[in-house]
Amino acid sequence: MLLAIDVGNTRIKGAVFENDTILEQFIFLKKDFKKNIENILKKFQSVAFLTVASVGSLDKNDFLGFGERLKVHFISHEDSFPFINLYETPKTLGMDRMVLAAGAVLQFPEQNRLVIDAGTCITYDFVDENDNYLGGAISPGLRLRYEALHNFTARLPLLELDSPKSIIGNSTSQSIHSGVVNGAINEIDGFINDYKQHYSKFTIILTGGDAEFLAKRLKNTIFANSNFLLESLSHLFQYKIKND
Ligand SMILES: Nc1ncnc2c1ncn2[C@@H]1O[C@H](COP(=O)(O)OP(=O)(O)OP(=O)(O)O)[C@@H](O)[C@H]1O
Ligand SMILES: CC(C)(CO)[C@@H](O)C(=O)NCCC(=O)O
Ligand SMILES: [K+]
Repeated sequence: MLLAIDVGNTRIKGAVFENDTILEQFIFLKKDFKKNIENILKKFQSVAFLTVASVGSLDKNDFLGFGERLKVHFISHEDSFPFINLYETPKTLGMDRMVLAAGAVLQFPEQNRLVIDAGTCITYDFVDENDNYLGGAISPGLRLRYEALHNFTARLPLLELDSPKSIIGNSTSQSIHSGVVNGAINEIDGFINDYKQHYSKFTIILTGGDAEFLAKRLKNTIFANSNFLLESLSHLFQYKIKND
């Protein structure tokens, strides 16, 4: 069994895998990550491997302690990935984006793919049919948009994510919801339509904490898979074992 851990910007997510199947999932905060992982390992005694991808404040050293009872692999830029990285600054490319690109290649071979991760940030990553990773875009995620509007103004309240009633916000809160939600929806649909100008066919994968909320509101029909990053960790782990 494999325990895959995704250290995000806000939260840590984990899943226990038996081959490609998720047996159980977890979400926890950084402050008690060690205790949480200990508990998972207690419950799933057959976990023999731990794989970690981090864009957050935890690094390799934070996971060394688990090396006594598990084989720990902390994914780094030095690993081999199943794509050709054409990013001009490959060393600064976020590990979550690299894992998503790897998952797209391994799960959707021989096609153009656009991965959209709607988490703390919304990231766009494009890997073409020849497995060239080209790059994409980074923009603020939904929660970040609400917080930015509140934190950088004197009068805007901090609101919880909610569906706007209309494109035309008729109150402060409706204006904020329309700006954040309709703004993000138009952004995502806009990006997809721009990519369509350059590539006639591509597979779109939408993931992240806001994937389901966004998927049903987009004009483009796309399938949301909130677990795509965790599943990609499992696929990348198997790729590594095959290629080692
Ligand atoms: N309990 C929660 N805490 C934070 N965000 C949440 C929560 N529940 C839902 N969300 C939504 O998920 C989004 C954050 O996505 P996600 O959980 O994937 O981010 P993350 O943990 O920081 O990971 P990453 O850094 O990989 O994006 C927020 O915009 C928010 O709307
Ligand atoms: C963009 C985020 C914050 C999204 O989690 C992460 O992928 C990251 O820190 N990236 C580094 C910059 C880059 O990907 O070019
Ligand atoms: K993200």
